[in-house]
Amino acid sequence: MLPRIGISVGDLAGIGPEVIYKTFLDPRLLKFCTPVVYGTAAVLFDDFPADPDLEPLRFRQVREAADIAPGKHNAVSCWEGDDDVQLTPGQPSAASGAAARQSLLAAARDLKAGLLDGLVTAPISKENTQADDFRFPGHTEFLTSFFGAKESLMLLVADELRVATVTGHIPLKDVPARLTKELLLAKLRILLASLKNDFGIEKPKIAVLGLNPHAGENGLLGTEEAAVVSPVLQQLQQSGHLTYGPYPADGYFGTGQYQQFDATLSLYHDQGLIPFKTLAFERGVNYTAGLPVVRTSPDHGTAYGIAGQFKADETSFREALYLACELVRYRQAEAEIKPLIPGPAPRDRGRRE
Ligand SMILES: NC(=O)c1ccc[n+]([C@@H]2O[C@H](COP(=O)([O-])OP(=O)(O)OC[C@H]3O[C@@H](n4cnc5c(N)ncnc54)[C@H](O)[C@@H]3O)[C@@H](O)[C@H]2O)c1
Ligand SMILES: N[C@H](C(=O)O)[C@H](O)COP(=O)(O)O
Repeated sequence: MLPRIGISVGDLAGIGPEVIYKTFLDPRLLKFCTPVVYGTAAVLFDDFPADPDLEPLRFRQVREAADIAPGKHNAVSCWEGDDDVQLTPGQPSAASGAAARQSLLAAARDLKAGLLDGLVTAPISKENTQADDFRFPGHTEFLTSFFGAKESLMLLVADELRVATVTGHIPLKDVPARLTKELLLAKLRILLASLKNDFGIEKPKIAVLGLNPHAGENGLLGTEEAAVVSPVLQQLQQSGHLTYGPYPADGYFGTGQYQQFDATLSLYHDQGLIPFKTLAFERGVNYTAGLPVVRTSPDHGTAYGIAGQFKADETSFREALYLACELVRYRQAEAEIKPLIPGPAPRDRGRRE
């Protein structure tokens, strides 16, 4: 069966609807998945120009995900008072934020209920999505809470380039306090597991960046490297893991050092995401590792400044869809094979590092 991929449409003032529309104009996408867009197709897509060389894009509007048709473009209604919802390119409002929230919540519920196999989220504005019943700084934090995961990891992926971040959507001034050995270890464990289980890298090699200039210069310029990063890396190395660092962050990407590793773990959002987006903005994908479900997203935001001009590049959204399909298929294959493989001897189960 083709993976059923739920798609939340993001802020209606942003470029989410446009990149979704452009992606699915190509009918070959239906060979990879059954797309299920959360929102009203007529509201979302009717204003976009048709491609004269292609069949017009038509979505089957259904009330519930239980009614979607495999191998077709589906849209599930999720907006209360549908008639009031409209596209407002470049003009975010309470209504555009509420529509984004409802789309995300409906898709997440159906994913949890097993009516979908994976989720691709189009960009929200974090500020404009806040509500009394939605106080999350991003999709990552919402989905981590919604799926009951203790921790997750923001992992940006573009082919072999993989960059994750320990602390995510928090103010820069809070980073040092948040950076504990426990958190770093938890994030590294998620990264190790994801590289092995999601990306098929049996013995992943991971680099961790330093926090301070020149990775602290042996304590002269900061102490987090010696107090937090090195002990965790040593602990994992003693268990046989290929975890290295802390590397001075300034020259790490510029010199191509990242190419020697399967993934790089940065310590804070912009430390990892600036180099990642510099190297791979157009095709980058944001994957939430460590969840019981598959969720990906393009690596760009709402881009209000170009919304409604039909200028948005859909490559990153398309890559997010491909990666979601790939990860879903991989997990499905694993689940089918697992019962056929003899398990470890009972004494090995739950062995600690
Ligand atoms: N996945 C997400 O939900 C997500 C990701 C990043 C940012 N955001 C949110 O988006 C909002 C705007 O963020 P920002 O301005 O920092 O980043 P942005 O990615 O929206 O825009 C940065 C620049 O890139 C351009 N751009 C972005 N996507 C493009 C595309 N597909 N094609 C062509 N040009 C594109 C924009 O026009 C702008 O010049 C913020 O509220 C932020 O929180 C959401
Ligand atoms: N940090 C992400 C980025 O800059 O690409 C983005 O804000 C999206 O985060 P969520 O997936 O948590 O919404």
